[in-house]
Amino acid sequence: MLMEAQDISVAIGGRLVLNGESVRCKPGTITALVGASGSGKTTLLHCLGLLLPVDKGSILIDGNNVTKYGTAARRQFWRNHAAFVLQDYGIMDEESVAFNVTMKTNIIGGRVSGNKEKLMHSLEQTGLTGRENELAGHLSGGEKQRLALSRAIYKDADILFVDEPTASLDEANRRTVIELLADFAVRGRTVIVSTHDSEMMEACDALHQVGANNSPQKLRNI
Ligand SMILES: Nc1ncnc2c1ncn2[C@@H]1O[C@H](COP(=O)(O)OP(=O)(O)OP(=O)(O)O)[C@@H](O)[C@H]1O
Repeated sequence: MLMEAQDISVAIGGRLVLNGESVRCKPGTITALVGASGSGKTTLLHCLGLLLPVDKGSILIDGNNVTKYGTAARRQFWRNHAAFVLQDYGIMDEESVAFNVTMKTNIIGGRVSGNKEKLMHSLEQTGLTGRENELAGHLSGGEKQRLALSRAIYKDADILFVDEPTASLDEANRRTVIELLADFAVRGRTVIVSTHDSEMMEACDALHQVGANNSPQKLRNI
């Protein structure tokens, strides 16, 4: 899926956070959203993922303008096409690791309604083998991030939105995560990451500098 932002602006709490950002994220590539802390990387990622509305400009999917999508259409996009690995994880702490990956399986109760083989594969890929019956709330921050990635692998989503994928990981896990994201891209998926990590940036096909229009002078002229 080709995901595009065209000249989008977003104000939060009366303050302009994104000012005329345009970016094209192509299938089969990893696009990095880069920039200083507070430049708006996460905000842009959320706009591209249809999690946050834009005040100006357009969001396009495969050339179709989806800026005005209502709740039902956005839900359909999230359910059928997207996976999110975000800083607040979207992890259900009171549920098992397995449930969080499959959104179906309840291995703790002995019932398996998801695809167990796929579940085990997705956990193995992120180094969480053997953790399927644990409560997600007992995982560390970095482990929860890898859990969200397992969910994306299980779902084999068309498009991945990933916020700071390597921020809270040690060197070995960081390499694993970068390789997994590269693998998604190789398989034709669209991967969009916000990152400060130069090693992550090296693995990306395109870098988009967020906040390039955010000089105080330009903000005053809006
Ligand atoms: N819900 C919100 N309420 C108020 N301000 C917000 C909100 N979300 C974002 N902002 C502001 O928008 C600006 C951009 O935030 P954002 O998180 O997108 O930046 P970032 O580039 O991802 O930063 P970092 O690299 O530090 O994670 C910041 O100044 C932030 O305070």
